[in-house]
Amino acid sequence: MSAISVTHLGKSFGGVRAVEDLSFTVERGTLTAFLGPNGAGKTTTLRMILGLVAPSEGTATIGGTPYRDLDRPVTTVGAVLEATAFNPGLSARAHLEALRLAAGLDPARVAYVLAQVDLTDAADRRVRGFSLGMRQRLALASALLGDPEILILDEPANGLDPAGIRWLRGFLRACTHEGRTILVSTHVLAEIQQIADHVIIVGAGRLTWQGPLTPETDLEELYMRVTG
Ligand SMILES: Nc1ncnc2c1ncn2[C@@H]1O[C@H](COP(=O)(O)OP(=O)(O)OP(=O)(O)O)[C@@H](O)[C@H]1O
Repeated sequence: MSAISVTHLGKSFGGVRAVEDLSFTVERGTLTAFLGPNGAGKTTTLRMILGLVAPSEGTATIGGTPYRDLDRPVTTVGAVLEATAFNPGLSARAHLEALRLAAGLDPARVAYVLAQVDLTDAADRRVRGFSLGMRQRLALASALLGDPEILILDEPANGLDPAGIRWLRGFLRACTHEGRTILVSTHVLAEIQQIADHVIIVGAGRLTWQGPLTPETDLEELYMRVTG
């Protein structure tokens, strides 16, 4: 059973066709890059997988089950979506503690995920004073709280400085070494080329290319060829 299956997925917003007859699978233990130009339908697809947007056609399942029917969603799949909002008056630890309580998770998870994203030293500072990179790391910590097998990340490199991007690469690598499955949308091709096993490219809501990423693949050249 694939970690994620998208089958003939489609979505219209009024007259806008955001996703059109899209099918792909994400296999367990892989890091799959989800690529495509602005407006290609990546965020809409990820939101449909996460049960946040209702498909107009088709299905999206996680381990064979639609997200909304999962018994324990936080322990199955963690997500970081664009523009994650935090209460600026709460500390990173308080934010994670609230999520942990709501999900009924082990108290030890909070310190564990803070360490995983290198936020232990800043744990008791208010999020108001966090840099963009620190906010992204807190969003990743939130996604990891339930120790999910699957991570779905929408442009996690957005706004990160070079050190932050390098940190993110190491973090994603560590997550796959732990056996997690990652589906990540990004525009940073040179970066994702170094760590992805598989690539899905969409254009105007449709699948344009999918396949494994080999050491010989020039991802930028491939991307330009299939989207150009
Ligand atoms: N809630 C909405 N209402 C109307 N149109 C929408 C809505 N959400 C997305 N769209 C439209 O659907 C299309 C796909 O958008 P989507 O955000 O999924 O693309 P994307 O590939 O994630 O783009 P980007 O790389 O810029 O983030 C766009 O034309 C967008 O304007």
